[in-house]
Amino acid sequence: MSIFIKLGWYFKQEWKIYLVGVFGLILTALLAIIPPRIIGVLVDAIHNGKLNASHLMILLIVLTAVAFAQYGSRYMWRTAIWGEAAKLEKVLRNRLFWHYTQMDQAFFQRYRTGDLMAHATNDLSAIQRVAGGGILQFADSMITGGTTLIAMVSLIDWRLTIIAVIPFPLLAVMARYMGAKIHIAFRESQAAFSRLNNKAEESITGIKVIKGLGQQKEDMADFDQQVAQTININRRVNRLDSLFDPMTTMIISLSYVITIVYGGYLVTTGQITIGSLVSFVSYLAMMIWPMFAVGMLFNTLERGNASYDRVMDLLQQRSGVIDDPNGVDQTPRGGIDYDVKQFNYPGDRRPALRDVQFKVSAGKTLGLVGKVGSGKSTILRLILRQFDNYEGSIKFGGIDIRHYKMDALIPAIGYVPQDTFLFSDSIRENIRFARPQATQEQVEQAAEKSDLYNQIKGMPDGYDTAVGEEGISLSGGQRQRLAIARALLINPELLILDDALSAVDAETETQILANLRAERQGKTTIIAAHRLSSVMNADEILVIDDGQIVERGNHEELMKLGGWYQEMFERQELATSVKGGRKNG
Ligand SMILES: Nc1ncnc2c1ncn2[C@@H]1O[C@H](COP(=O)(O)OP(=O)(O)OP(=O)(O)O)[C@@H](O)[C@H]1O
Repeated sequence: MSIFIKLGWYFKQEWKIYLVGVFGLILTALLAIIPPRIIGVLVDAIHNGKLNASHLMILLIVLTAVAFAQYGSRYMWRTAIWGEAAKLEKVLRNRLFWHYTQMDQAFFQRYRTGDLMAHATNDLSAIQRVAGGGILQFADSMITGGTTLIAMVSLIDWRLTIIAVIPFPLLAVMARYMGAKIHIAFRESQAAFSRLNNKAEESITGIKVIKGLGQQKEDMADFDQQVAQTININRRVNRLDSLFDPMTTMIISLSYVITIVYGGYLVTTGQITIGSLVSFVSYLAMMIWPMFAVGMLFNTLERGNASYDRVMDLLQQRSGVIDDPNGVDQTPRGGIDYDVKQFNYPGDRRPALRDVQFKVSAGKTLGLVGKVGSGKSTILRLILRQFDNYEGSIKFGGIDIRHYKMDALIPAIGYVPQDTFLFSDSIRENIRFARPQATQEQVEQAAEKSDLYNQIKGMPDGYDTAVGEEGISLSGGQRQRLAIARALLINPELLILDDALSAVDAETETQILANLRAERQGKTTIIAAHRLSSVMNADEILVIDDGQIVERGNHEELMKLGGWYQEMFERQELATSVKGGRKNG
């Protein structure tokens, strides 16, 4: 029952519609009392030989009228209660989705996609069932069960009623005992579903790698094992259900036996009429559904409770990155002043960054280079406020980035990762994703500057060509260029390219960089790259190693220094036979 208290906020908010629903249920229950009594009266009239045509006519008209009235009252409660349940699911789904969008990277590292999806589907359905089926079962067991009992006592015989309901409390005892078990089993079953979702998501996303490395068999075996585990847990839930449900029929059958024996005695001794016994048996049949409802209610509530706890656990997770509601609302303008003394990834004792200090004035370009895993992306992630837990400060336009509102800061940054995400939509919509109101001309200009223009023209439907899961596949280089076009379209104050040109050839890279330089006069750019030709024209280049700056300067200075940069540059130049050095860059 605690789930009703937990969902109290919703019932309070929507009490008016629930009141209409419950009123409809009461009306339905009251109307349901009439037909069995009419049948009893009819039986008595036949038994006493007093039935005449006009009497029969009246009874039949009443029966028909009751049927119509029940139709109306049922419609009333159904629309009210089921409608409210669907609305609750929507409210919770929005809240959950909003919560996901507010969370930081650490959260998405802790919870895997499959798990988050299971919460947003299975768990929300279980909660929805509480607000719909649960309320209905509760009202049904109380209202229909209650009014039928009252009808049995007041219209037939109180002694017969008491004796007939003797087996009923057994159900309550059973329900209480089973409820606790079902709660635990269902929580486990939902957790198993989450794990299975994760596994499926991981296998589908990683299918190319799995196949490429010939690991299909191992992956299938692993999946099979997860499925078997989930089935086992669900079997346990079903076993508990199967133990419980037949109890209801058994208890009702017991009641029938008692009723026939004692009711027969009351009829033969003349204490009640035969018609009353017929009515009573009909009422007893009407108790079957409320009895089932009690059983199902415990089930629904326990499942809803387990799911509600899972969803609330998730909603209570706080992001490490707090968006200051009173933060600066204006778009940041100006350079970057980066001063991070230390940063550790959550739960990692080893610092990922140490003493990283640099300034990029407005309009300048900074290059970040270094070995794989040296910390280049980490430096950028902090500017994007994916993590806030560092010592030091990062200023954008002279103000600490933590003092801006997220809605002001993030749109000022155009971030292009190595591998971008394409939505299942047209090329046009993918390019203008961050600026949906952009005109075709603006989209084309952005495509031109990212050297994608001619390729799009050659595609079957031009800018309307669908890409992503339901469209054509773009090459790695095309995806990267599309991502650059996307970022250029918003013309951000700060453009970050995180190894975003790795899949394009050297010539295209040179072209795109030259376009960027011409385009981004007065705006700041940071380029992290493995290929040094991407950064050789930057105003300052930082060489990162193990989270620290080990060399810094412009291209000429670094070449003179004779360190990692110079060695790497010569090696890469040799490998790609890039000639002409800086003038091409
Ligand atoms: N989310 C994370 N949680 C914990 N450690 C991380 C996380 N991301 C990166 N790291 C660690 O931080 C270090 C720096 O990684 P980072 O991605 O910044 O390197 P990088 O220089 O950008 O590498 P690459 O050139 O391969 O992109 C690595 O040791 C990496 O293992």
